[in-house]
Amino acid sequence: MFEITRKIEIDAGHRIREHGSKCRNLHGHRYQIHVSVRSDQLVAGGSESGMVADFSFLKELMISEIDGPCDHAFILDAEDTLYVELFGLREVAQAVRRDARAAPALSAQGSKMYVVPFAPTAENLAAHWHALLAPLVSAHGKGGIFLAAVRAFETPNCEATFPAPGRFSVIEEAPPRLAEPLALAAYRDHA
Ligand SMILES: Nc1nc2c(c(=O)[nH]1)N=C([C@H](O)[C@H](O)COP(=O)(O)OP(=O)(O)OP(=O)(O)O)CN2
Repeated sequence: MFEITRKIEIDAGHRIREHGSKCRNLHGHRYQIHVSVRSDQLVAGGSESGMVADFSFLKELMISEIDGPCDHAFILDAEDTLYVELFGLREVAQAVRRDARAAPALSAQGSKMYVVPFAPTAENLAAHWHALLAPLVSAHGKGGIFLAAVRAFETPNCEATFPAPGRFSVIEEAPPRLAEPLALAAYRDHA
């Protein structure tokens, strides 16, 4: 089994509305996001020969799905009614809650926002980015590669990983060349 990892960094604001302490305040982080992709064999022939996948493919994916919508944005919990109202995003937040789907938006003040249907903790963001990227990684590798993990560092000291390493072993036990939806089902079934 091979694994490759690409890292990007973004700056974003958030708050954890129900946090018992300082994270209730509006604040920002320079997030580091590490995306790891695995395959049991390397590409033979073509521009990705000898690779799990081209690092530049991972970079483009992370730029389009993570950096584009989230860099220099405020990541807003759609349930955070105080700030949903302040930013003039009631309708966007309603749609995000209804569809359980994150949405980029502009606040009434003209600021870049990313409205999410969850508390924007490192754990939830890692799982969210995993869900966005997993099918795109699989499609690129035609089922021969899969997204092993997303690690989200909020600070140099604070990191969340999804799925946690214990779940990797479940995926590793799956038959080789498993298509992503089945790989995802494999660790869901072992939850
Ligand atoms: N399990 C989680 N705990 C916390 C989260 C989280 O996403 N998941 N988030 C926060 C805060 O938003 C923040 O990221 C952590 O701040 P802090 O603990 O202050 O981290 P620092 O590295 O800045 O620590 P210092 O000791 O201040 O250097 C809180 N908890």
